[in-house]
Amino acid sequence: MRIDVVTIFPSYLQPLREALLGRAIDRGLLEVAVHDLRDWTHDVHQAVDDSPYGGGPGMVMRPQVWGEALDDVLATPDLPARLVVPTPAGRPFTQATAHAWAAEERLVFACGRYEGIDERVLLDARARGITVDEVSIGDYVLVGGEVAVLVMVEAVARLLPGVLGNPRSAAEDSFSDGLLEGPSYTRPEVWRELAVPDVLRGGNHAAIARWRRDRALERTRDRRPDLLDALGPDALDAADRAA
Ligand SMILES: Nc1cc(-c2ccc3ccn(Cc4ccccc4)c3c2)n[nH]1
Repeated sequence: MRIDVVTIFPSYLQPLREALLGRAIDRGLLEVAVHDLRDWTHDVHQAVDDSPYGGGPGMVMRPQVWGEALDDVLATPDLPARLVVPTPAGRPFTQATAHAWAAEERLVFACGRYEGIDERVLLDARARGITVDEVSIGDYVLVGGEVAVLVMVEAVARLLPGVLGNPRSAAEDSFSDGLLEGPSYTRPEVWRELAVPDVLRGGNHAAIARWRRDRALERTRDRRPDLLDALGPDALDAADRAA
């Protein structure tokens, strides 16, 4: 997968080159190119923003600069790209989104700042046949799109073959069965007088699976009842309902 990121703060994306994702890049499982939006300005001040029509607080990012940048970055007809624009006003980015995007050959992320990007940039891209996804990573307000891109790239990249050491992790992680993950434990058996649940130390794999499912259901009911409502009627069996 090829990922391009356009931003006025390229160094914000440096964490993508660390640790697991950095190793995936070194191994060629992922290609990440970060572009400085100011490279497409032509004035001495390298202006990327201007006052909003209609008044109001803050500034809006200028369409000319973004238009030229995306013309260049998206100019790969042989590699169809999806343009992703983080915004508080976007559709929710979910694990399902991450799975869908993991199948893409190329993702281009446009990181806005200030109050966002002039709407005509997105209209123009769509008019030219580019798929444009405006996405939110949660109901809270950030200062720019870069942190959202870090979140989304990590969520997508970990699903790519070979990136995670243990592929079962991605297959079995939270949300893969629609439930939250239950509690995890490791050595020592007792820590500060707190013991690991007996069932996990026995060898009964059926009992362990049941216990883990029960804890996941319990946690989901307590913290995210909306996820339970979203599960289909057949998602929970009798044992689940008894849990
Ligand atoms: N889930 C999520 C995404 C964002 C986000 C993404 C990109 C940008 C670009 C500028 N801002 C600041 C902004 C504040 C308020 C209204 C509009 C824009 C951004 C915020 N916040 N929260």
